[in-house]
Amino acid sequence: MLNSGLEVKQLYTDRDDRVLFSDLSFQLNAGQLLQIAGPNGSGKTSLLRILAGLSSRYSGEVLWQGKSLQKNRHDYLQQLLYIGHGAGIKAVLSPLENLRWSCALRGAENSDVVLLDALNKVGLRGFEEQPCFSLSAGQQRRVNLARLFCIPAQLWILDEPFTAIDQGGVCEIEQWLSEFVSGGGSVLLTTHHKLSVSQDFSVIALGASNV
Ligand SMILES: Nc1ncnc2c1ncn2[C@@H]1O[C@H](COP(=O)(O)OP(=O)(O)OP(=O)(O)O)[C@@H](O)[C@H]1O
Repeated sequence: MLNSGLEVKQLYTDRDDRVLFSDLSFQLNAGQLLQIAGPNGSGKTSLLRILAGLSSRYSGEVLWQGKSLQKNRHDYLQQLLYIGHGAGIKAVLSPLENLRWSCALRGAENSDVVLLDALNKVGLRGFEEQPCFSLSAGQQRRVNLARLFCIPAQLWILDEPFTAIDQGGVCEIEQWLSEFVSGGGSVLLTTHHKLSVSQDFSVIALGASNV
């Protein structure tokens, strides 16, 4: 029997006595893209952090290829690439150093040629050796996104990947998502942007904001 990709069953979490979501169930298989939508404060980041193994504030089940995330954490994290909504980089390091560091953390062996190619793809040619604190917000975000091209994964979990990215860059990222999904990858992302990718995709809307 083919194991499913990511499976979420009856997930519940709250914050300060406010239920963010309950009885949330869905499945995301290879070659599928799922957008988590909802207003500010509705719990999108909270959900993504749970699914990225960064928060255990929940009840319910998260399964990867049929096995519980809690019992199969190492294997799951080896197949996951999570990019949170922050810059996600060390400001004192250069883009190249950041990628070396990210790859080392993940145990992904990449030559500088591969890393420079990744930085080239995200439009950072010429900025490879500059400290990240001297880059713009969008350029810093691009350093983080360059990890898409040098860390092997079957599942991308991306929190607001388009933040601070210019219009041309947004189209490029949408293209990367499409290519990854076409190649059998799975993508779960949040965005307030109207997503335009070449595949059909699903949307789950979390509840109304209390802000
Ligand atoms: N570290 C925290 N401590 C206390 N409450 C928190 C924390 N993080 C989130 N929350 C609460 O959880 C709610 C959901 O936050 P979350 O970041 O998941 O929302 P979101 O849907 O991602 O919002 P946005 O669209 O603004 O990014 C927030 O309204 C906040 O009240």
